[in-house]
Amino acid sequence: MTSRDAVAPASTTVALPDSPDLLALLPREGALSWVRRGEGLVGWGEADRLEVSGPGALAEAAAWWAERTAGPAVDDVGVPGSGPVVFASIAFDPAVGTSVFVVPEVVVGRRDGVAWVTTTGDADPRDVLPASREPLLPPASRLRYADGALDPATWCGAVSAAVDRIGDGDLAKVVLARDLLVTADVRLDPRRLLDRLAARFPDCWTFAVDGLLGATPELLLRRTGRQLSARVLAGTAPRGAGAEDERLAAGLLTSAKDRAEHALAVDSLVRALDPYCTALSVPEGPSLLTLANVRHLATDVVGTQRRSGARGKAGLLELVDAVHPTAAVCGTPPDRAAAVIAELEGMDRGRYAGPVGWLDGRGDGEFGLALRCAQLSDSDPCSARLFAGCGIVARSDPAAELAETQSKFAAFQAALES
Ligand SMILES: C=C(O[C@@H]1C=C(C(=O)O)C=C[C@H]1O)C(=O)O
Repeated sequence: MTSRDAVAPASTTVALPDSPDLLALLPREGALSWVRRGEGLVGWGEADRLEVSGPGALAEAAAWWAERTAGPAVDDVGVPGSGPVVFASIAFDPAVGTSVFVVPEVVVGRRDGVAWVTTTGDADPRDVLPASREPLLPPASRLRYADGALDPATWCGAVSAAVDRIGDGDLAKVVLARDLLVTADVRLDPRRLLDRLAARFPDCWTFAVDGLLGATPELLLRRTGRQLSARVLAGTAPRGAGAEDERLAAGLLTSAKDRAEHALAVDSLVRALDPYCTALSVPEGPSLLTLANVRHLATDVVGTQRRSGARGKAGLLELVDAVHPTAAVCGTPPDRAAAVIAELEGMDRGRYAGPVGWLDGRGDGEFGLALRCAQLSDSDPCSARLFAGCGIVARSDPAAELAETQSKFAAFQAALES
């Protein structure tokens, strides 16, 4: 569905005197979010929407957004994320799956303590903040889980098959994911889930776009002017209690298997981003990112986009198209890994493991990877589909990978189990 023939509604941005709690502003229906440590953007209402798929999906979306933002906008704030904004959730494979772009009627943003409201359409930004929060729906008291596409034993068989392919020299790494279906005894309230995710995962970006909700630790690409940055993750260990936790952390940092798996993910990003950059800085080795449920090897990459040539003109969606999918969510080499995923995973990833985030009218924006997330069901308000995956390399053990998916599912499960 597109609305490309409609006239682009103008947007108006005004500063807010106080910094609101962004997530507390969200209505129950149509919540849009990209929030970390209380800062970021939330939105609601739909002033415009684009759904695209096909080989040129992201180019089409970029052209649509350029057209939508070509007119004048009133923006008293002038920082990344003020002015017109589109929230986006891009399919894992944008050529096949549907990517969703939503321009909210209302966006509330907060950055470095400065807060603002943007409206697109007729509403006055001074009148749109709710006076109080509509009460949250009650939490679930019962949750029923069911296997998704593959039961655990069959999924372990798929991991073994992938390890065999890697042993045969077909590929070096492939990320295999699984899904888990959950049904609660009550309607799921996205606001309750987002509150819980944000509270438990302060280092992650708590996102919601078109019913895909999660808290991702992985930043695919941020663009602020010509500055580009990314946080690449690959290599995961469980958390433990006391001294065991320290031991697991040290084990992850020194694990040859995890470091090799991590290096493939960093290489894939750097290789794709380098042609667009005059400078690209990659730390010597990974550091540890510690979350409530797991620990990851992490590398923060920063670059400066070229000023000239076709690549200097590339906007954030073109850059996202160039870098996605990295080996953090697909594998090495990417085409062979994608074929193995299609053959062995047995499910449609939809927008899981795809880029999710926002883009403004200047071309600034942030895209994470939609991980540690669930797709709320369109047909049953009590149900959702959770996703988790892991990088498989030559020395991967199926049982350990299954346990890793369980640790990753636990992020969303804890939010459901409030
Ligand atoms: C695929 C996922 O996570 C990715 C895979 C990781 C790994 O295999 O170690 C770590 C972080 C992510 O890049 C997921 O959470 O679903």
